[in-house]
Parts: sequence; structure tokens; C-alpha cells
Amino acid sequence: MSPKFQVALRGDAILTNPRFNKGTAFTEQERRDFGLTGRLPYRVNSLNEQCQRAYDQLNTQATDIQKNSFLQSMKEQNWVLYYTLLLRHLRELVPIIYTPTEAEAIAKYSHLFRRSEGLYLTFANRDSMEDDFLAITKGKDVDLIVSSDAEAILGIGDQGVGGIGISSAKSVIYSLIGGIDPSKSLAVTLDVGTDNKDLLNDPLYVGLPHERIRGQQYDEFVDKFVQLVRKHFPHSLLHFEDYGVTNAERLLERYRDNHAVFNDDIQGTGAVTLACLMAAVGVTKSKLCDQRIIVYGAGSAGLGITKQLRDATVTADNISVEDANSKFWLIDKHGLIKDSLPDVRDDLKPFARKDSEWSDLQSSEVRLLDVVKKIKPTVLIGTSTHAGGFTKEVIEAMAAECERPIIFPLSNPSKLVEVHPNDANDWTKGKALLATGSPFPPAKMPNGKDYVIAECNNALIYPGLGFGTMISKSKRMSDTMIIAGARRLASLSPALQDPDNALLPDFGEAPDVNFEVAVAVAEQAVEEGSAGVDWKKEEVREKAKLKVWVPLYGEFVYDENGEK
Ligand SMILES: NC(=O)c1ccc[n+]([C@@H]2O[C@H](COP(=O)([O-])OP(=O)(O)OC[C@H]3O[C@@H](n4cnc5c(N)ncnc54)[C@H](O)[C@@H]3O)[C@@H](O)[C@H]2O)c1
Ligand SMILES: O=C(O)C[C@H](O)C(=O)O
Ligand SMILES: [Mn+2]
Repeated sequence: MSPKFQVALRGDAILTNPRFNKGTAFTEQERRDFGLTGRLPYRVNSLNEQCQRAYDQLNTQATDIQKNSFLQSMKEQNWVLYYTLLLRHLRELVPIIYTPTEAEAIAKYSHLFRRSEGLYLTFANRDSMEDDFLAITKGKDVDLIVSSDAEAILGIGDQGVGGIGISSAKSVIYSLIGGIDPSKSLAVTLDVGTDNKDLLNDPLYVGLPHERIRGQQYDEFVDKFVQLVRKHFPHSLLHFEDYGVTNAERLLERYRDNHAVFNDDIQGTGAVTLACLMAAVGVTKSKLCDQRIIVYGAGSAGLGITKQLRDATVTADNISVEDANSKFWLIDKHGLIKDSLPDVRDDLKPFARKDSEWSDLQSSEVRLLDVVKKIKPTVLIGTSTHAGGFTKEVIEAMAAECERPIIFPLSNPSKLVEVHPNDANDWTKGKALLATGSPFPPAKMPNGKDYVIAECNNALIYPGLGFGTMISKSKRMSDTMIIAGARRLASLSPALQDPDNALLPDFGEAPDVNFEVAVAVAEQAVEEGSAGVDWKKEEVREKAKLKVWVPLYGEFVYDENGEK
């Protein structure tokens, strides 16, 4: 049975509203009631027919970026059709609307621009921030706000106002995969200028043409935004995406005790990587505390992963934090993070290695290959944006000392991957347990079988973490809620059935997988007392089912007091 809605929009107003527009699927009765008879061609189409037509049209687009633009305009026209089409072709179309193609769309934002979307909060207009915020949100029931200041978009750096594209794409994924009603989410860009010279020199650049605002002025601007969110939508989830490394962790720590805030690059990436590693150590029949882990690229994602793996090791294997810290070797642009390295960020210091361990080396900078040779890692994770950083020499050196090397080159988009999974597979003679951040085709094992490359992208978990937090009306997303989500994801790993299978479920199953994650998160929230709902743990699954948004045409009745 389709849901019934009282709607207060007529004529062009309903046809141009993507939430209510059904295009040729408006019934004869609705056409009469909403003043559409002369505004639509005669035949009434089913959603199936509309999907078929839209898919045919999509396939006339020659390139992925053209497909991305086509789908963007479809989203502006008709949400039910847009989301249904995406769901029916999930594996094929997620890479078009998300990583990797969205990276290109963001980089070309000012040139591809057709229509505004979401909320642009610009530093130059800071005095009218509350009015600008309310102009878009007033009267709306906003449960989710996805924000980006675009300083570190995927691996492509500062993209200024184009950052609205990542906030939008992440919001779409929340609805597509996480079951969140798109009318209850808001994509926001905080345009504080850009240090990207190409954008500043581009006469068509549509963002604030000013270098990035930093320091106290930046903090005040972000704080003004966060306080508006807290004031007007105290129960919402506030998602931070692709903030720069000097701000991401700081902002998360500043706000996470007072509001349900979530940093995807730190926490989402940490959680999905933890799940993937749990699956891998299941295959190698070892424990988390048995691993020697190199994290290459000690930025937001690298440190988020390190802390998540460290915390899980402490809990799962009952060892001290110091012991768990000693399992990690972090490498950044100037080599291994060690005590004598100048300007090491405070948050990296607990993981800095002792200089005395490396005194036998000539150079003061300790490179990846040196570390691999000396420590004989079992796990190699890439979050560096350094394409090809895991060279043949590095991978072979690792494989020489490790029966099943666990190698996760996670940098996005695809072209920035630290090692192509085919190469990692070949250079380890099919022994490596692999996962990447963007989708890749399967590699060939020496026995001729396909080895499916797990997509270790935070999108496999963040929609569930968010949905679980939202439906349980939790005032914060605790570390224990995140670990519960990661454990549930790990328990769904196909490699548990057969070690030659992928480490994580296929992205095509992402909606079901994220539902399971959400249930685990909400159960944990109920159990630990973080939840704002009065549910019993056993009821969570049934309650959660009722909250999932699915793209369906409702039955509309005109009512001047109805929704608009
Ligand atoms: N798979 C996922 O779900 C996922 C999630 C988040 C981020 N990522 C990817 O991880 C990468 C990093 O993202 P981030 O948000 O942490 O960015 P970031 O800018 O915070 O971190 C990148 C770090 O890598 C370091 N680096 C750069 N070149 C290096 C080199 N040659 N050797 C070693 N270190 C080097 C930088 O100094 C920086 O500290 C991006 O490509 C991003 O797309 C993937
Ligand atoms: O956006 C993605 O694809 C994952 C991640 O958040 C990233 O920044 O790369
Ligand atoms: Mn990101």
C-alpha cells in the first residue's frame, strides 16, 4: 500500500518540487486535483516505465562525468525516480554519483554549475548566517546535516565551494543506503575561501575568491554554524566531511560531548577499516594484538584508523593502551613519525617511535621500505594520496616475511590508490588480503579464480552508524556505538565463509549491511544508556524497520494545509 500525503502544492509548484513530483506517474485523479491535466502528456506511466526510460537516457551519456551531471539534474526533478534508479543499479551507479566520479565533478564545480543545491554559508556573509540558515530550514524537520569546508576533498585537496558536492553526495548515500528520508537532511558547505590557486585564478570560480580564513576567525565561523545547528535542531546528527587535518580532529573533540557529531574521515574510515581488518585476521587466524601495522599517510583518515584499531585491540585482547600503541608505525611525508621529527602533531605523538630503534640507518628520514624491511609488518594501510606509494619492492619485501600480507591501499579516488590491487595480487602471488577505498574489478588468483577486492569505503558503514544514532535519538555517537557497528559489519564478511572471498560484503548489499550496522549501533545505544528513546534492546530491529525511508510514490490528496 502506498502511503497517503496531504499536499498543498499545485501546478508548476508540485511539478518542480523533487520531493513530490512524479512526472508522468501522476494518476488521472491527481492530475485533475493538482491542476496537471494540461501540464503533462496523456499517458500515465508506472515507476517501472519511468526507470526504463531514465536508464536508457542515462546510457546515451558518453562519459561518467556526463552521467554524473545527468543524474544530478534528475535528483533536482524527482527524488523517487532518482533513488529508485540508483537502487536498481547500485553497483553501477554509486561510482558515478560518489567516488570516483564525484571527485571530478567537484573539481570542475564552477564550470559544471547549473543549479544551486543545499546551503552555502559563506564567510563574507557571516553576519547574516542565521537568516541564511533559517531561509532554507525554517519549518523543516531536519535530522541530518552533512557539512564540509572542503579543505581536504577525498585525495584531491582544497576545492573551495565545490565542497557542496561532497556534502550532497554523502547525503544521497545516507538516503540510498542508510534509509534516511532525504527531506530531512541538509547538505552544507562552509565557504571560508580557498588556497587552491587554480580556483582563485579562475574567472568563473563561483565561491568566495579569497584565501582560506584560518585561526580564530575560522573557529568562530564554524562555532556559529554549530551553535545554530544545536539551537534549531538539537536532535540532529551533524556530519563533518573532508575538513583539513588541522581542524578535523579538533572540531570533533570540541563538539562531540554536546551534540551527536560525527567525522566520517576519522570515525567512519576507522570503523570500516576495523571491520575489514577483523575479517582479515579471521582469515589469518590471528588476533588484532598479533599485528604489526604500518599506516602510510598520517592525516585524518590515517590517524582515525590507527586510533580505532588501537582501541579495538585494547578491548578485544585486553592489553594496555601503550602496548597497543606499540603495534603501529605511522609514516607521513617526511618518513616515519619518530621522536626527533620536527613539528609532529600532538595527536600523533603517542605513536611516535623511538629514534634509537633506527640509529643503524644512514638517513634521518626513515622511508617506507626501511620500515617494512625492519619491522616485517603484517598489515599495510595507505591513506596518503600518494599514487603508487606501495612499490613492487615494498610489496615484495613485505610478502617475503609474511604468509598472508594484509594490504589496504585506501586513498581515493581510484587514480590515487597506493598500489593497484592487481599488482599487489601479482607481486604477492595471490597471497595478499586486499581492500581498496574505491571500486576495482577482481584480481586473478594463481589458480585462475577471481579474487574480489573488498571496497573498504566508509560508505559501507557511515550511513548505518548515522541511522542507528538518529533512530535511537542519541545525544552523542559514542566510541562503543561505533565499535558495535564495526563488529556487526565484520560479522557479515564473506571471507568468514571462505577465506578466498572478499573481506567485506559487496557494495550491492550496502543497504542491508547498513541496516544491520544501524541495528547494532542503536542496540548498543539502548544498552549503554546513550539512547533518547525508551526502547528495549529486543525491540530495536522492529522499530528500526519502521523508520527506513524507501523511495515510493505516495498517494496525494490536495489540502491547502498539507505539506509543501
Ligand atoms: N576508503 C575510505 O573510506 C577513505 C576515507 C577517508 C579518506 N580516504 C582517503 O585517504 C586519503 C587521505 O585522506 P585524509 O582525509 O586523511 O587526508 P589528509 O590530508 O588528512 O591526510 C593525508 C596525509 O598523507 C600525507 N602524505 C601525503 N603525501 C605522502 C607521501 N608521499 N607519503 C606519506 N604520507 C604522505 C599527508 O602529509 C597527510 O598527512 C585520501 O585519498 C582520501 O580519499 C579514504
Ligand atoms: O568519500 C569517499 O569516498 C571516502 C572518504 O570519505 C574520502 O574522503 O575518500
Ligand atoms: Mn571523506
